[in-house]
Amino acid sequence: MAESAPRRCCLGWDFSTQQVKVVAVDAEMNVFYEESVHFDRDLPEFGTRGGVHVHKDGLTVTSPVLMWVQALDIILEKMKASGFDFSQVLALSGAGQQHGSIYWQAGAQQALKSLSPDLPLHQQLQACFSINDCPVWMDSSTTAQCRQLEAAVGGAQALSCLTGSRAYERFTGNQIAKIYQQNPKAYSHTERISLVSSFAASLFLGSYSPIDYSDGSGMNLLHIQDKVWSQACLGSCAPHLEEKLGPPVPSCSVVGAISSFYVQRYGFPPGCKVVAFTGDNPASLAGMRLEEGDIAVSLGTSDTLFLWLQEPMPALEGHIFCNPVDPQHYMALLCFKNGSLMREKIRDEFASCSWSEFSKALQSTEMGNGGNLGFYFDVMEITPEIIGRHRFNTEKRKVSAFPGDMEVRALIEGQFMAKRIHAEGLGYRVMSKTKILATGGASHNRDILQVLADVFGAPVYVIDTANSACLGSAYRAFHGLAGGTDVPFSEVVKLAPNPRLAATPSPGASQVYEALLPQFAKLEQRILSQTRGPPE
Ligand SMILES: O=C(CO)[C@@H](O)[C@H](O)CF
Repeated sequence: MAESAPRRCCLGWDFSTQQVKVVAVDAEMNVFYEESVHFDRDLPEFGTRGGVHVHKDGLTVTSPVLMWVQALDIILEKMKASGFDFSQVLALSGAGQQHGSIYWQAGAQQALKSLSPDLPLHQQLQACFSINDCPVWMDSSTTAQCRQLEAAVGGAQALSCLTGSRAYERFTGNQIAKIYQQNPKAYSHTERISLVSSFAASLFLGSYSPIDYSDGSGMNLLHIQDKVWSQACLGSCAPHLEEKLGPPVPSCSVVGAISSFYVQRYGFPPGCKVVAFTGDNPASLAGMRLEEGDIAVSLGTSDTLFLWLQEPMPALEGHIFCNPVDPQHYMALLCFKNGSLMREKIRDEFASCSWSEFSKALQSTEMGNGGNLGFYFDVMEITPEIIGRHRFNTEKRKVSAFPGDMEVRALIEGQFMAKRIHAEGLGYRVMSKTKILATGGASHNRDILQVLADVFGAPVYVIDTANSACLGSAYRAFHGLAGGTDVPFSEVVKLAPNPRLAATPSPGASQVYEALLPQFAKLEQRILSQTRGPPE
């Protein structure tokens, strides 16, 4: 890397499922450096696939914690070898895959506090973990623990009201409960439990970093209104859990200065601040610079909605987390499993396997599709739990097919009307200043985005989110540096590049969809009642 003028910056890290990634962002919010280490490719000795080990039971999924530690060693050495000027780093923050948990062995904090700059991290932390294969978000082996937790607090809806989600197998409290029940000796030898985010922050801090409110909301343990651990949830999962977790902190907190290990080994300035790390999805919300009233729609294999909520309405679907950039507000995630695979199927069946034919079909059919509504779920949908294709004509009678082009519009309108209805079910409201930020494969199709703008009655912008978690982490580092809660996040990142406007609502769109949305919601309930069978 050619010698260049000193460039004060912040670093944004992402300890994701498949890699560790870092970006450097300067004071003008420009990304001028990035590096990554891919677990499968660069650390083959750990034998992971997609960064994880799927166990023989097909339910248990773990990742080796020392692989994450060694990946940090490698990426820092790559940065050093490329001539990156660490002395210009004012602060750093980061993200981690949500829900994963790390179990620090008794005495590990002492090892963290006395790291020698002459040795790599992984050689010094070898004996610091009571569990070496850490459960990660793809694990689904804790159904029994989920039922125990819901029973302990009064049911699924009660748990959702308390923690923002009903019990999910991947959520950390249920994972900790399983470890306590199945490996009590390891649990008793554990002095600290971190999330992937707070584990990564601990490596930079040289001592245990606290869990932040936002990623802590993905544990089924944090009371999301009061921002404290729920004693009922802790008590149901494992004993002495509160002392092993430590107190949670606001996501914009400066948790300390960087460990001397990095000052002496890499040349970081001693005053480099560490801002609390958070989950990858909350970090992405920051990276997309979502603001009050905005909604981000990630149109991928599955479709994911990121919502900014002022008044959350916890439900049995979706996840509500404390907001990572505004401690008074919240965010929500809603996942729709039948995303691009469903769009590709309808393209192949009704648009001659061609996206341009697919677009022509949308252009040649009217908003509202003449009242013909469709639900397309070739795999069991998450939101809501329905499978199969269900079509209704203008009189709301079931039909087996629509004329070609109307199938295409019925799919896309149905996908977006479902998104709006379920987002509003969590408390989201379209506001006059609402921006829809679209990302993912389908966001390259302007005709699909036009339907999105029409259904929501709001403008659609497209953004590149390849680095959104890293970017959001660097932005959050600047925010922590600027004083955190005292300064609006949007003010700190106002120089960042703006998203591109891709579609605005067609004239008359609101009238069409304000009339259709309640009909669509009613039909969805009708399908649910038919497929769920009579209430028990
Ligand atoms: O489980 C998830 C969110 O609830 C995933 O998006 C993980 O955060 C991916 F790392």
